[in-house]
Amino acid sequence: MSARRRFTLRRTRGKSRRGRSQPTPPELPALVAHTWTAKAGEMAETGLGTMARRLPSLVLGSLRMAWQASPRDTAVTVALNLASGFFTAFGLLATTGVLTALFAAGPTPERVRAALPSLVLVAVATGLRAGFQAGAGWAQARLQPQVERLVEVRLYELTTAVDLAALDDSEFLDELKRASGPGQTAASRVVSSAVDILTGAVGVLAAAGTLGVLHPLLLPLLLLTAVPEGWASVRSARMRYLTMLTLVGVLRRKWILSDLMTERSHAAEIRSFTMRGFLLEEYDSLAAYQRDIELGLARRQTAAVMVGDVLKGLSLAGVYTTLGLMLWWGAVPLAVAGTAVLAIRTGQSALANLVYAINRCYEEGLYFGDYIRFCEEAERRVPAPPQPAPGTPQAPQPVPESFERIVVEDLVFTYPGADRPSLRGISLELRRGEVVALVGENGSGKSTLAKMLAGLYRPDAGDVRWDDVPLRMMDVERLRERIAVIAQDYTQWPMTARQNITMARSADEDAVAMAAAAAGADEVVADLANGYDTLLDRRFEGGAELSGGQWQRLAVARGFYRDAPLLICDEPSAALDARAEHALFERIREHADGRTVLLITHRLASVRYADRIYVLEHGRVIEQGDHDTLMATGGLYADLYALQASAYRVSAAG
Ligand SMILES: Nc1ncnc2c1ncn2[C@@H]1O[C@H](COP(=O)(O)OP(=O)(O)OP(=O)(O)O)[C@@H](O)[C@H]1O
Repeated sequence: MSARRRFTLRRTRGKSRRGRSQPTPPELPALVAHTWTAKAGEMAETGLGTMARRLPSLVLGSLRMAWQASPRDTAVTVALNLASGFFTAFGLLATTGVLTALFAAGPTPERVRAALPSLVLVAVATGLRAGFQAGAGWAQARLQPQVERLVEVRLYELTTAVDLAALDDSEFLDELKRASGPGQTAASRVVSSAVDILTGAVGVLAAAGTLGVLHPLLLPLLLLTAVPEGWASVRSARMRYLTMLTLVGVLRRKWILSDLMTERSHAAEIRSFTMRGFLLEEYDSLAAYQRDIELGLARRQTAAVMVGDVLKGLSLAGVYTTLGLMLWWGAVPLAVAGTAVLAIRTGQSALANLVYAINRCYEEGLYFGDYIRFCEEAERRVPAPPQPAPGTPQAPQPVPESFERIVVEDLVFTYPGADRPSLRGISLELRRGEVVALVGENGSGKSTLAKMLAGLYRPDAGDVRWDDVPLRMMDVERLRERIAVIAQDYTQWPMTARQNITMARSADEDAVAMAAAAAGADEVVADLANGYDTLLDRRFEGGAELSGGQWQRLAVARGFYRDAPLLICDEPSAALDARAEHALFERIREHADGRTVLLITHRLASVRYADRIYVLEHGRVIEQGDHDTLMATGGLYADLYALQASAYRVSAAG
C-alpha cells in the first residue's frame, strides 16, 4: 500500500447504533495501547452516584492543595465565603421585615417608617455581603498562581528525579505528556471550582435556610429546580472527557507530527527529502478526523443542554405555581411569598453557580486525576535509597572518593518494553590508571553498559562494584558526582560556553581553560564574540551557532572539567576532524594517569593503545585483551581492524 493511500482518511463512514454516521479513524499503524486509557475510561463511565461520592474527596483534596500553596489565602477565601453566605441569609430574612411592614394596614408614611429599621438591616447586610464576596474573590484569584507554581515545580521535581529507565517507557512518557499538558493546567481550575462549590453551597444554604424558615414546603421545591441542570452538565462533561479519550491516539500522533514539523533539528531533512506534502497530508487526515469527532460531540452536548433547559423551565414553572397556590390557599402571607420569590431567585442563581462549579470540578478533576496518577507513578519510579540485597545485612555505604578497580559481574539488563535483553551476562574489570575500550558493532550494547557503569540504569541481575562496594549500596546522586560522562547524545545546552563546560558547578577559570584546551574547545571559544560568556543558542540575542564538531569539543571539555576518578567517553570523536581526534586520544591517555577512562569508539586505530579492549556482540563480551592479543586471536576485533586498515591502505594507494 502506498504511503499516500495508507495515511488518507477513509471516506466510508460507519453507522452508530442509532443509525447516525460516525467518523472513521484514518488507517495508521497502531500505537502501543496504554493501561491508563482503560483506567480513565472506567472512571469517566461512572454514573451520577459515583460522581457524588467522588466529589467530597475531590473538593477536600483540592482544598488541601490550596492550603499547601497558601494557608493564608485559603483560610481567607473559606472564611469570607462563609461570612458572605451568612449575610445573604440575614439580608433575605430582613427583607421579610421590610415587606411585612410595607404590606401592613395603615397610612403609607407610617408603613415606610415601620419598614425603615429592616431596610437599614437589608442595606447593611447587602453591603457586607458584597464586601466579603469581593475579598473572597481576591483571595481566590491570589490562590491560582500559587497553586500553578506548586503543581509545576512538583512535576519537574519528579521528571528530573525518576529513574532514567522510566523515560524509556513509552507508557510513562505518555502519562507525562498528559500530566504536563491538560492535567497540570487543570490543577488551578480544580481548586478554583472547589472554592466555587463552597461559595455556591453557602449561597444555596443561605437561601434554603431562609425558605425553610419561611415555610418548610418551599425548600424541596428549590432543590427540585437543580436536578435537570445538574444532569445536563454532568452528562455533557462526561461526553467531552470520553471523546477526549477516544481521541488520545489521534492526539499522540498529532504531537509526534507537530514536533517533526516545528523543530529545527528536522527542518533540513524535511526540505531535502521533500517530506512536506507527506507530513501535511498525514496531519490533515488526523485533524479532519478530530474535527468530525468534535463536531459530533458539540451536537450531542447541545442536545443534552437543551433537554436540561426545558426540564429546568418546567420545574421552575412548577415551583412558582406551587407558591401561587400556597398564597391562594392562605398557607403563606403575601410578605412571606414576596421574600420567598426573592429567596428562590437567590437560591436559583447560587444553585446554577453550584451546579456549574460541581460540573467543572468534576470535569477538571478527571484531567487533574491524570496529573495525580502521574505523580504517584513517578514517585514509585524515583530511585529508592540504597538497599542491601535480600538476606544481606549490609548497611548503605558511602561512595568512595576513588577506587582501585571496578568489577562488573554477570550484568543483565533489558530496557522497559523491550522483548530481549541488551546486556546478557557481561563481566569485566577496570583498574585505576587504565584506559579500557569497548568495541563492537552497532547495537552490541556498548552505550548501555557505559550507562550502567555511570549509575544511570540499574541492572536486572548481576553487580557493579567499586572495590568491594556494590553500586546499589551507594547513594546514586553522590556516585554520579564521581563519574564524568562524555555522552554520545550529549545536550547542546542553551547556555553560555562557560556553563556548557562547568555544568552547574562553580567556575574555576584555570580549570575551565585547561579542560577547554584539552578538548580543543579553546579554539572554538576564541572565535566567539564574547568568549566564554557567549550564549550558545540562536534563540537568544547575541547567541552563536556552533558546528557539530565544535559542539563536540565543548561536550568533551565538560567531561575533563569534572575531574572524576572515572571518565566515560562514548564516541567522543564522532564529529571531530582528524587533527582534533588525534589530539583528543592523546589527551585521554594522559587523563588516565591516576584515573580510569572507559572509551567507546568505532575508530579502532584509537583503541590500539588501550590497556584492555572488550569486544561486545549481542550484549555479551566475546573477546578481551590488548590490541596485540586480539589481533593474534583473529576474531571479530581483528576482522574489524583489518577492514578499517584496508580502507586506509586502499585510499593511500589510490
Ligand atoms: N532507550 C532504549 N530503549 C530500548 N532499547 C534500547 C534503548 N537504547 C538502546 N536500546 C537497544 O539496546 C541495544 C544496545 O544498544 P546500545 O545503544 O547499547 O548499542 P551500542 O553498542 O552502543 O550501539 P552503537 O554502536 O550504535 O552506538 C540495541 O539493540 C538497542 O536497540
